[in-house]
Amino acid sequence: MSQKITVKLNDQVVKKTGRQEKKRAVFETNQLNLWYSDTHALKDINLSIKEKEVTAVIGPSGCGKSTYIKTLNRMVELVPGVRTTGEIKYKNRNILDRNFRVEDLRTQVGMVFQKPNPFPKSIYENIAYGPKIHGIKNKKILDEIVEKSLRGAYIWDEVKDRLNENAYGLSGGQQQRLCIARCLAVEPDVILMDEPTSALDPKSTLRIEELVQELREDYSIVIVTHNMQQAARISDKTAFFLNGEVIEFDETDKIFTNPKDSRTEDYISGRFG
Ligand SMILES: Nc1ncnc2c1ncn2[C@@H]1O[C@H](COP(=O)(O)OP(=O)(O)OP(=O)(O)O)[C@@H](O)[C@H]1O
Repeated sequence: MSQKITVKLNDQVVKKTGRQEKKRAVFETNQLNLWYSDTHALKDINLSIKEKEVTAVIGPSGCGKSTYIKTLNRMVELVPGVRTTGEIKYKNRNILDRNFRVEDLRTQVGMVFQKPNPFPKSIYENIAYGPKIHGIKNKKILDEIVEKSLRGAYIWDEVKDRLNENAYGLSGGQQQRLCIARCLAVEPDVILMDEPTSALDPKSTLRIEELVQELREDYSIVIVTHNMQQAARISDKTAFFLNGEVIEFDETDKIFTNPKDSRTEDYISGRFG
């Protein structure tokens, strides 16, 4: 059955190392359920997100992908009427516990959105903003953070001579890498990406995919994507969601070459979704 499924991998961006060492979980999701008022959007989710891996979340529209990653930094709480049961352990503490300070969580867990959303400020200020909020005032230290973060997001060479220009003057792909740099500036542990390339052209998409490959050396990344080839190219693990449930979660290679569930096979081979 699985021989029919061929997802072409792009050798240029695949840097999967096949490392087999045992990794710790950054997030352990246990029996998570979530309701938006009467809509049961997440059903008995159990997922273990490992450190320094890229975990892709795939599935058809409305299956709960965004909702799931927005629970990982508790952004979903901003929606009135949201209710959850179960737990999400981040480093052995349940982040859904009211005593868990959401500010601490969001320092550790950064997020990049579908549409690049730089602040209407200079390129420099976009990056320095977070560290300043965290109390760093020394100009030399801020300069160093700005350079390191922009280098980390592979945009330094393109912007180093225009740091004081407004970030809105950058292209969409550059803005998205700037937003990733802004995330790196506060030294997170995990980066959540909600369809980060869906608003970008193919060249900018490739740059972001290459960047994700580099970032996985130092960060744990969870990425929602509608792009099956992207999930196959850049992720170590893939979770397939359907109607609020995780149907299958496994090594990406297994999901795309030998899925266990026929619904996964139907989805990745384009029969629905
Ligand atoms: N703010 C909200 N209020 C009420 N219901 C919501 C809200 N956001 C999402 N939902 C519902 O929760 C379910 C899951 O939505 P979610 O946005 O997580 O899906 P998704 O898989 O990310 O979809 P897409 O691929 O279209 O972005 C859907 O039924 C959706 O209508």
